[in-house]
Amino acid sequence: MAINETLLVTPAAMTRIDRAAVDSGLDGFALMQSAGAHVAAVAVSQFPEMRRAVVMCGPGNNGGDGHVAARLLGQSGVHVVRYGRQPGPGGDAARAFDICPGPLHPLADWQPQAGDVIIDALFGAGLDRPVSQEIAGVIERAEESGTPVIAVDLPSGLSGRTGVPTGACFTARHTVTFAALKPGHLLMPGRALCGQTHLCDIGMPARLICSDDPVWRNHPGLYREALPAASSAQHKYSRGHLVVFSGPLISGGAARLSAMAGLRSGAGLVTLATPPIAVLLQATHLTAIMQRAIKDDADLTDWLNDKRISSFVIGPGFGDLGKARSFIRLLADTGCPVVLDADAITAFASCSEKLSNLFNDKLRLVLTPHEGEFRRLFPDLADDETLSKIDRARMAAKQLNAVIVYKGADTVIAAPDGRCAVNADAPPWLATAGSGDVLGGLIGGLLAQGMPPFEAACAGVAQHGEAGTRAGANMTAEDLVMEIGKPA
Ligand SMILES: NC(=O)C1=CN([C@@H]2O[C@H](COP(=O)(O)OP(=O)(O)OC[C@H]3O[C@@H](n4cnc5c(N)ncnc54)[C@H](OP(=O)(O)O)[C@@H]3O)[C@@H](O)[C@H]2O)[C@@H](O)CC1
Ligand SMILES: Nc1ncnc2c1ncn2[C@@H]1O[C@H](COP(=O)(O)OP(=O)(O)O)[C@@H](O)[C@H]1O
Ligand SMILES: [K+]
Repeated sequence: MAINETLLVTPAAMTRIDRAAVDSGLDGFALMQSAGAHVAAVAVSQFPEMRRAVVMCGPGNNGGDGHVAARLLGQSGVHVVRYGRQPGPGGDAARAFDICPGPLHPLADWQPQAGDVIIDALFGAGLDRPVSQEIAGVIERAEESGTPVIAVDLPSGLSGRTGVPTGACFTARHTVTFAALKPGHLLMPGRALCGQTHLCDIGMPARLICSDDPVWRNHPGLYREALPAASSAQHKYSRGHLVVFSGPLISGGAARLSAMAGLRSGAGLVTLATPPIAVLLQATHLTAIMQRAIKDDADLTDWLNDKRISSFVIGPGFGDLGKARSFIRLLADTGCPVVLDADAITAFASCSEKLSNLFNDKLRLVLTPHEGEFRRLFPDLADDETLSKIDRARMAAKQLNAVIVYKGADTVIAAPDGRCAVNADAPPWLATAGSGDVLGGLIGGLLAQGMPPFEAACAGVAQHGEAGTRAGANMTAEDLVMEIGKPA
């Protein structure tokens, strides 16, 4: 009996798990009873002031969970009214319906009353199309009346695969789900529509909660063993040398943030590669960060003969897209890991194939696009509404032979071999100018210390979120940098 807190299971995979459980002799009805009991428990604990539990039941097993919850709530003295459609005969849902006393009213009859709490058991994993007009009307009435909603498994209307509603969708205060989260619980806007998600153990055996194409919630197990270890045998060069490219006078702050983040990540030294015109200005702001004046391809080619450079970050505040492209070509020849952010991503807008040709030797390229930058590089993937953010990141990673860090409140990290993690623990105040520059530098610093790209990206995204949490609301990107590397 277990829950899996880190594996994300698509609705289709959950259906297979469900079937495997029953095939292996487990009692499906017992699982449903347990699911319904968890829903009832969340209802009474979260809404002690509830006057009426309005249980809305659909035709499938999600509805079955609702009938179980309705029966248990009734037995515990809560006033229960049930709406919805009777399940077809023979299955577990029909059994749950049969033993739940009281009438089942047509859904459209529900009129909101003060003290109502809706238990939304209309559709869960089985949702495969937009909800009907009738249900859309009920959802609208719930929203207008401000009636709180507890969703069973998923808010009805939300795709558990993509995290995007198929049409009208409940906005839940709480969502009670079972055995493992689905991508839709973490991907936006799904995470917001779920409210607080409760992952409950309904007795599914741990050995069955698995996937042959796993997507993970970002967690230390994905990168812990690859984290750089401090050793007294080290000197600064053996801790890694990160190079960050600075833009011109007006936009040098972005690269400074990246450089500082790289240094705080533990890299032994960080050098800002600065256009000559900006060297003096940068020098007035830098202390531990070193500088090297780099004017053009010739300067850079000359410097790249220094084999004591471990990784590069280019893009934050860089400005000149043509120069970015030619510098990146030179960086590709070094064999070192490279992080492309901001302008370095935009530099390959609509010509991403040029990039894929540069880094096809081994996995050493990391891209950190936000939504807009992703769209610039992969307009076809961004416009394909059948794809989830996970699908998009994975396909982009494959196309470029790169780790893609597709940023946002639901940052997706994908590798070309299919490894994939969703980070959902970062605080919303990371949405501040310069915070992405910090992330790029942090990942670059971890790469400089020898972490492999996927692990560096997962660790960087996690540490970025943790630093943001420590920095607190209204932090600036400067505050964020100063929290990197501090104990949790
Ligand atoms: N996984 C587990 O371990 C456990 C899972 N459990 C529970 O089972 C749930 C999954 O059950 P499920 O497979 O029966 O699917 P469910 O969501 O009830 O919907 C299917 C029905 O809806 C219909 N339908 C679909 N979309 C529609 C629409 N837009 N508008 C109208 N109709 C629509 C579709 O009908 P059809 O396409 O045939 O017309 C079908 O009849 C899961 O979410 C969890 O709560 C627990 O009991 C404990 C163990
Ligand atoms: N609502 C949010 N919740 C959590 N993290 C967020 C949210 N919005 C943005 N972020 C994170 O903040 C960073 C912003 O990066 P980016 O958009 O590149 O900003 P900038 O270019 O100003 O540095 C990314 O790491 C992104 O994942
Ligand atoms: K539901």
